[in-house]
Amino acid sequence: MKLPVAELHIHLEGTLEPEAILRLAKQNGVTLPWPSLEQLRDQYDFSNLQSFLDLFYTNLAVLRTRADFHEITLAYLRRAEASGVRHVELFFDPQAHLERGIGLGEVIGGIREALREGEERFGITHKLIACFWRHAPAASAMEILRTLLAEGHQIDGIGLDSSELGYPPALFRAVFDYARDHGLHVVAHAGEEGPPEYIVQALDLLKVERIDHGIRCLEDEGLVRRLVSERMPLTVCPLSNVRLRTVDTLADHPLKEMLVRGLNVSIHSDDPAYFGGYLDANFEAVDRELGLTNAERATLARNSIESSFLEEPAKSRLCAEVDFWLSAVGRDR
Ligand code: HPA
Ligand SMILES: [Zn+2]
Repeated sequence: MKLPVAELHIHLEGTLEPEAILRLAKQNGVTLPWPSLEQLRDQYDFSNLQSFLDLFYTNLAVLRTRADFHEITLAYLRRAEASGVRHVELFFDPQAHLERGIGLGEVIGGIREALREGEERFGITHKLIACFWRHAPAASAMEILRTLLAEGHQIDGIGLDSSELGYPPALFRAVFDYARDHGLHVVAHAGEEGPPEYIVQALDLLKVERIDHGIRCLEDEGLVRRLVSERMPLTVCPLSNVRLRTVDTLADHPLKEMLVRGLNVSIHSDDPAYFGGYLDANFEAVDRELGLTNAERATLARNSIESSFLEEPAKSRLCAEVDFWLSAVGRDR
């Protein structure tokens, strides 16, 4: 029996594997600066978030049609099933596709169709979250959000991603007000590269339900106490943090410290095709470098499910499966 988990921090465009990038480039007549697999793979050495984003935004140009979005979503779900994912809240970047002339209908239509198919084939339930670019003007996010709602595109929530430093959450207050007023869930990346103050802004001004990353909260004692007392979910992505050099090595990763402090942390994969693995690889890497007891694994899994937007009774049922898993494997190893 696999430990059931909810994947809450995964960018669809970050599941594009190098082989798929080159195949889609050929299929769609898109010319990339790196024509061979070897040259492409040479690009995967990142010095910070921006150096990754530059590659990520270049590569996603190979996605052109509804069928492409369908194909990569289904490929992700197939891979996710193998790592024990039972519920996914999938991020996508509408601006990355709109600016290349790909319509919201193509993007969301292809993704949604695959999510429905994935639920039938793999039993993975889902939510879909449109993430807005913080490096783009808030007016762009607002215009797209209005269009998404006016045209009835099916999204369950909004998020905030891309370059963090210099783009505080406060810039997006009106966008998040609008989203909440229209019944959407709200999450935001904060405290990945940005200071604890950005986490505070995401909480106070954007009124988010989860913080994506959030690891820099540890620099502010008062903030840690607040996050603990509010049981605010932090979706932590260990392999991503190492590859983007927000932590030096996995052995230095604060995940265990965060657990011990009582923070509501869970493990996620962010951009698995870029950072060295999916959810199972993140769990394995953390276990190898930091050591995880089965009880800690179960806590991380339970946190992911409780922090999800899954409705009852599905949520409680999945949590009960975690308890069952723990009773089957024993608490220690
Ligand atoms: O890790 C990330 N951080 C910020 N923006 C992103 N967009 C895709 N992945 C990321
Ligand atoms: Zn992310």
